[in-house]
Amino acid sequence: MTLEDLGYNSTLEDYRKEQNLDSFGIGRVILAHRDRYTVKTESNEFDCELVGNLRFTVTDKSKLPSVGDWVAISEYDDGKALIHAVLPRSSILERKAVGKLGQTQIIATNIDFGLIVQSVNRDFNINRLERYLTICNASKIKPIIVLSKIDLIEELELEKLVIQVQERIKNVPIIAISNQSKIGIGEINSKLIRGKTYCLLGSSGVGKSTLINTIIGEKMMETGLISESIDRGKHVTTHRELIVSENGILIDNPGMREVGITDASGGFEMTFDEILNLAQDCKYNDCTHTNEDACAVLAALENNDLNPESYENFLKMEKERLHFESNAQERKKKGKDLGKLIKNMKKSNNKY
Ligand SMILES: Nc1nc2c(ncn2[C@@H]2O[C@H](COP(=O)(O)OP(=O)(O)OP(=O)(O)O)[C@@H](O)[C@H]2O)c(=O)[nH]1
Ligand SMILES: [Zn+2]
Repeated sequence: MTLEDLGYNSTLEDYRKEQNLDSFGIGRVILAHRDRYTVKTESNEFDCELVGNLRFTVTDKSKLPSVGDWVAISEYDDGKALIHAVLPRSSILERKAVGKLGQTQIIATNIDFGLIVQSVNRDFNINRLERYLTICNASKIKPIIVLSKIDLIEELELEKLVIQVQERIKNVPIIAISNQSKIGIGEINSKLIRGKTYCLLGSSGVGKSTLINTIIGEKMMETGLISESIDRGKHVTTHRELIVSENGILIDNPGMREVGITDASGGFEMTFDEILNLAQDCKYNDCTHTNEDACAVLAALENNDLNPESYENFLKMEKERLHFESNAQERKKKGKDLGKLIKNMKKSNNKY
């Protein structure tokens, strides 16, 4: 295996030379668990920790290694190494941190494509597809929609679902698959490119791990066995892994119960481009498209030129986004206020 099979490219190599990191080994984080990391190199897998100076100087958690990151390492023992630096990321997939207002959490980095998996039975929900789509678009990750478990429904029913999705979501490839009958697996395989990184996104139980197994044709990941523990009533999946295959790099992701919208303004525009195009013709610049007169969005809705469900989902996600933004601003302000307080305390202490 070469570093290129792992996703390495000339941009990373240029950076490595620029930063004089030649004396270090280069590898990719395939597993991150608290402060322990598994890093894969051309020829080996290392159990890694952060070098002290990195561990103690990082103030921003998002600067710490995540699954998908490229890192500079030094081996100090058999199979053990220290991480000295994280190389710049080409993309960051993140979500709103569960239970923490205004904070984000990195899911994975350096991803080229997002495979948004949704099963056609219970899980099927176009609003949720739009949500994942927005996250991909915001992170500059190319989305591919995978409808899974199609063995569970009739062909006609599937056709209807696909048309429903296409009506709402334009210009995103849709692949229908079954891990059981293996329909559609060939199509997925033909889309996967060696050296590109694919992150599987979707709710718990839609068949993500099974799909990875089907693609790589080996039983490498535990499936069915949902690796979760209950932490104060919250669902936490510890399982998170990056798998390198001839057909690209696959990142499995814990089922996301809550896919919160963060600062996804760019992604928002791409997902709801139809609505935002309409909005350019609204009379008021700050039109909320809910009750204003001369609102082009409401007009389109009235004329049946706009899908009402798409509109509802837009309003809901916009509200969530604004909510996240105000929480993030609040957090920033609190941080500043605390900084001021400490400064003032130090000042007054110095007087004595
Ligand atoms: N009928 C049917 N069942 C499937 C298919 N793919 C997966 N399953 C079953 O669905 C269940 C969940 O599959 P997983 O692959 O573990 O789902 P996951 O998305 O990885 O779930 P998390 O790891 O919790 O995020 C398992 O019991 C699988 O056997 C399929 O194509 N058809
Ligand atoms: Zn409007």
